[in-house]
Amino acid sequence: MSFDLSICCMGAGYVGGPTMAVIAKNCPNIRVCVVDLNAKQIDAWNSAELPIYEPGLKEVVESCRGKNLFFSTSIESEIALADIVFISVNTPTKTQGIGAGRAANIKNCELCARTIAKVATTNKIVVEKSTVPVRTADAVRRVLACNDKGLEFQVLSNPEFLAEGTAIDDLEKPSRVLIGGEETPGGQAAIAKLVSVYANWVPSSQIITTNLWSSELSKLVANAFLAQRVSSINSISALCESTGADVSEISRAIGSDPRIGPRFLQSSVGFGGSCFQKDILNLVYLCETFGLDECAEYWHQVIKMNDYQKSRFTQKMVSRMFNTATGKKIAILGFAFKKDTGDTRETASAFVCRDLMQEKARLHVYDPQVKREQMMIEFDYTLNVNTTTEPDLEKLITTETDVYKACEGAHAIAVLTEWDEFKGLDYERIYKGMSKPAFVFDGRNVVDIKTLREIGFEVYAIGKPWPKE
Ligand SMILES: NC(=O)C1=CN([C@@H]2O[C@H](COP(=O)(O)OP(=O)(O)OC[C@H]3O[C@@H](n4cnc5c(N)ncnc54)[C@H](O)[C@@H]3O)[C@@H](O)[C@H]2O)C=CC1
Ligand SMILES: O=C(O)[C@H]1O[C@H](OP(=O)(O)OP(=O)(O)OC[C@H]2O[C@@H](n3ccc(=O)[nH]c3=O)[C@H](O)[C@@H]2O)[C@H](O)[C@@H](O)[C@@H]1O
Repeated sequence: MSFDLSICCMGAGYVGGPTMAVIAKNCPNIRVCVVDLNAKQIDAWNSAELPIYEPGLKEVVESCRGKNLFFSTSIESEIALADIVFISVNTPTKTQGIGAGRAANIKNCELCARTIAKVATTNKIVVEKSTVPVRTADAVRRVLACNDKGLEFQVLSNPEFLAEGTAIDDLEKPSRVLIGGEETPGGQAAIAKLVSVYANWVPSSQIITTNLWSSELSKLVANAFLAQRVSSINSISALCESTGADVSEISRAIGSDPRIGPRFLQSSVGFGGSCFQKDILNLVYLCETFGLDECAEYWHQVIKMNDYQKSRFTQKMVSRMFNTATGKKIAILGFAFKKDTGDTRETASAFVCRDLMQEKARLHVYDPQVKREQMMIEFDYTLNVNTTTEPDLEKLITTETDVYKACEGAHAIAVLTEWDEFKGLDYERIYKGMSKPAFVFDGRNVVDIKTLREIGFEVYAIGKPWPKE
């Protein structure tokens, strides 16, 4: 079959895979190929068990895979074939050198640009899908311009706003699609080309076009504003616990003001995910680079509040359990950074587990989507716990596939991810099997406090009045 256009996406991760699947589904005349250096990842995309869990994703992939959607490790030939190349690779926080701990590392983006320059034989539009520091397009453009074949490349910025767990809905019905390009005839033509792809299913009123730098920076700012709302309500949760106010009531009261709005006011044990912290640190670094120290400090506070929220939760747990968790069995309900995803990157649950392990508690972790192997990777990467040499780790962490088994004989339950199934558990049965007093620490405001207290549990929930010690 012949296609009108060919798209290649470099990076088959949480963004590249779902984004390209939805493009393929809505544009049967476009050939879409997602490529990655990681052969295991590509094999999984070509199998019945996709590498990521995302509601609705499997159906979309299966409806177009092998027709106009392909996953491949033939990076160079697929780039050569494409009219549009998306760069959707990871851009983690730098761990070494200048800007370590703050700046985003764009080495993967630069590498993609070098590969494109090397293998391209025709002019191409190169689209930054990854989240990048403002002015990265300049670096990409300069690398591409070094090709010695007289080819022309247009660089566009097209940041992604999907949230995990709702990725397919977010991609099918985006609040907006943002496309930034150069303010030159070539730049405008490239923008028009990409607009025509999205126009297959996104109303034109929702496709925003702008210049490159505004587009790149808007992505960082969007995540910073979202995370700021969570940190703001979390700061109030601490006040609620001490004063008798109820954070859910506050969210409802302030969220009814249309100027504030109801979303993203759910108090929690702390935000996680691969991007909020990384992108705010990136913004902080940019502010510092331009000598805007007050602005940097303002945004940095969002992260500090999140760190405080995570450690505050564990401290309160230990303090309520008579100041000791040593040897106690604690059921950890939820390890993913939010419900409906198996992603554990920067999950608050890992931080709470680490702090409880330091207290020598025995953790029995249940999460419907997270395997033990994934948990260990998280401890290794995020928390620098060496999972192969840490002697206590095997002893202190048990992973359970049955939530009731996780709770059997436990002194306490900590709800750390808001999976819907935690609302409907048979808490009478769980209570009977637990050590007494049976504690529930709800870091997500999932459980029905009144019912659980009637059963006999001692319940403490984030942002709810905590009885005096
Ligand atoms: N995860 C999310 O929900 C969102 C992420 N983003 C941004 O999108 C970008 C990608 O994020 P994720 O998909 O979560 O990352 P990911 O880590 O899941 O996937 C990135 C993939 O890129 C591949 N890769 C790295 N260098 C490559 C190269 N030179 N050639 C081919 N493949 C290469 C890696 O092997 C990996 O499979 C990041 O900049 C992130 O900030 C933006 C919106 C949402
Ligand atoms: O750039 C990204 O990676 C993405 O980051 C977030 O998406 P995501 O991290 O997948 O999930 P969110 O729903 O934003 O939740 C992030 C964290 O905040 C927490 N959260 C969220 C909302 C809330 O009210 N309270 C709260 O604690 C969640 O539990 C989770 O740990 C943004 O919502 C996306 O728009 C963005 O594209």
